Amino acid sequence: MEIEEIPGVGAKTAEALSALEAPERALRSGDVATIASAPGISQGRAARIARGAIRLKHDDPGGFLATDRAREIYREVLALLTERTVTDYAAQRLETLYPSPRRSRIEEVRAFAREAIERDPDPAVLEALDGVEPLETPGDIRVRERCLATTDAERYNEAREAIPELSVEVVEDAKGLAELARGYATVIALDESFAGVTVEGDVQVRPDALEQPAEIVPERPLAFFARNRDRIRAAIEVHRVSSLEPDGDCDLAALEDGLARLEADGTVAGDDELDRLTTAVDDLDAAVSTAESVANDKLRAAIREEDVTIEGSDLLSLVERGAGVDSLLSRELADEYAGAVETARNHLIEALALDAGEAEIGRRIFGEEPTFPVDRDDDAVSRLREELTAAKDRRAGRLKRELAADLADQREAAKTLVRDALELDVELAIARFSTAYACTMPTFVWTEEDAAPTETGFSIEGGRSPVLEEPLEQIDPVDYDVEGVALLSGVNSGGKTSTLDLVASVVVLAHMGLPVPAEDVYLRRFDDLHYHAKSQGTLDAGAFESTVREFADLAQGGSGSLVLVDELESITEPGASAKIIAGILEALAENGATAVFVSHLADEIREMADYEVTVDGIEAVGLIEGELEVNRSPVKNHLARSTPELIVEKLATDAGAVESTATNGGRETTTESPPHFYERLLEKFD
Ligand SMILES: Nc1ncnc2c1ncn2[C@@H]1O[C@H](COP(=O)(O)OP(=O)(O)OP(=O)(O)O)[C@@H](O)[C@H]1O
Repeated sequence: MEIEEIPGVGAKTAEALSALEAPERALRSGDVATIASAPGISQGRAARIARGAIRLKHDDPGGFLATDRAREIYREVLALLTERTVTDYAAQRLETLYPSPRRSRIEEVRAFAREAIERDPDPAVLEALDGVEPLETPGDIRVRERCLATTDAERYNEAREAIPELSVEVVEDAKGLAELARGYATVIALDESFAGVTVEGDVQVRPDALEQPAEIVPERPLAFFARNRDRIRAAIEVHRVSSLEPDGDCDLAALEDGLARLEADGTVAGDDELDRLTTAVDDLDAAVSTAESVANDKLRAAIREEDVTIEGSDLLSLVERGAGVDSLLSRELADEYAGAVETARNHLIEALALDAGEAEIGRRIFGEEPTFPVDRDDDAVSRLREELTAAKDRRAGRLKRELAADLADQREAAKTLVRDALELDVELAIARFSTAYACTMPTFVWTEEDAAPTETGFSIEGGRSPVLEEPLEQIDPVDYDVEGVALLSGVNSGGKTSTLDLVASVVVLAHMGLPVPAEDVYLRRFDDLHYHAKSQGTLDAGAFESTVREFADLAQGGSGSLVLVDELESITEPGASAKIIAGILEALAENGATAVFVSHLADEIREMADYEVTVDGIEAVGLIEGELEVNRSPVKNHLARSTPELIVEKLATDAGAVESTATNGGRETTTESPPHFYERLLEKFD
């Protein structure tokens, strides 16, 4: 697929899309989240691009939703699906489902939807899905304590490209390498020629380094897992609590274990030795100061307790030599000093939990030479710090390499795991919609795309309009089928508009490849849906002209159109309306389109039309306490009585009952009695 061939994608967007890791895959699978991660592409635009890619794949001319009301119905049913998703990803992915006139596209989604409606939306799965999000690529990482070194300019460029996380240095010789080793904890020499060279510091000769980036920069795979740790964990949980099977080579337990060893910042967690070394480095200064004061307190206390006796000649000689109190300490209080120093050393070793080798260096911080107060040796502190830091870096490096090796192989598996979990959310939304509206998969009566029009329009049994506000159990199921062109008559508020909405929703969902809110549905494949909502009031001359023009185009249109029109008569005076509607119906019938026109002028239109127009009717079966009781399913070939007619009929019946009582009472009337008046009105309806 050439990206630029996608409808609506220009050179600039194509360039943005090619920055993605796998643009073709994302476009083919309608992965809106990935498409939206391309620079400068919003989510809404990403959904449009994905739909464009699908259209290209199926050679779909687009434009199925030919009118505003048709588009509104699509948005409404789509919202019923998207509101049942847990993740944003699934909501965006559902946006790529649109009604298509192409059989291949409809069947592609139908295959997916058939499996989707079998899914069980267990609350535990929905809860686990809450934490799943598309994986992210971590931002640029820089590792500062390690560098690559080479003598070769070409390798230098290769290295910069292959391992951008490390700085790459050009060196002349082993001396240059040694210099680098002083500035970096680890130097990785890329040239074979350095093999066998002995340089002080951590210098590794790795001519294969560029092929093994995960070993050289374990931070790279670790950053990916650290960034996505919680999402992957949530996806693992989704697999655990749902019927989703992880990919064959994905070891959930190993992946989970690896993630448990990883901190959110990409460092390794749960290693006591690393923790010890990290704490020791961090606490070194504080521990030395405490040890120092512990020793001084002890020494001070010891001195205070002591009676120092010194012979006069000794004192004289000390004073003459200019010796200070330190000499006195070493002479007279050697044991106390040694005790204090020992306390300081032990405190330090214990506080920092130093091992034997480190303790050896640690002891030198407090020397044998008596001083008061006891003083640290700063050089020894630095040496201990270097030792601890080097040990910490070595350990962290090793652990990172080990963990990276464990996790690096699971990267693809983790991606699949997350993708499958997100797709499950899409499927569950469809399953939940299907259950909420008691849906069924519709049956398409396919014809070859260019073959003669089929007789079948649509046939709905037990349909419940999903765009009605009422809760499902309060909606009366509607049966309705139409072949060719029909007029739909009926009482006020009988449900004519709702029937058109039902037909439109069913047809839109069916052409999206999705289940429909009915017990059983047969339909042909339509090329487009023209749904015209009732216009508000009479149109002025200009608006009337443009509406008639719109219908002129439609009347010339193909046999594949489904035309739904609600009370077109309100656009102008009743007499003129009937004539215009009759003309439109004739043209549509000739073209073989499928159409339903809701009208209160069915009788008049029928009279005007040159052919036998089918008139279906939504009937009131009676008036109960002033309320119409309606049979919501249109009766085929039956002009429904209007509401005024029903009311007059009721008045006539009621009055008839009153009159007979009155006559029995023996009273005489001179004026025309109500029953006669109502009957007179009633006769006008015949
Ligand atoms: N199948 C149904 N089940 C239950 N209630 C329904 C059904 N269809 C319609 N209704 C109710 O009847 C009301 C009127 O429906 P609708 O607007 O479709 O009637 P209408 O025949 O188009 O009316 P009008 O003649 O005024 O244009 C709806 O708002 C809804 O409350």
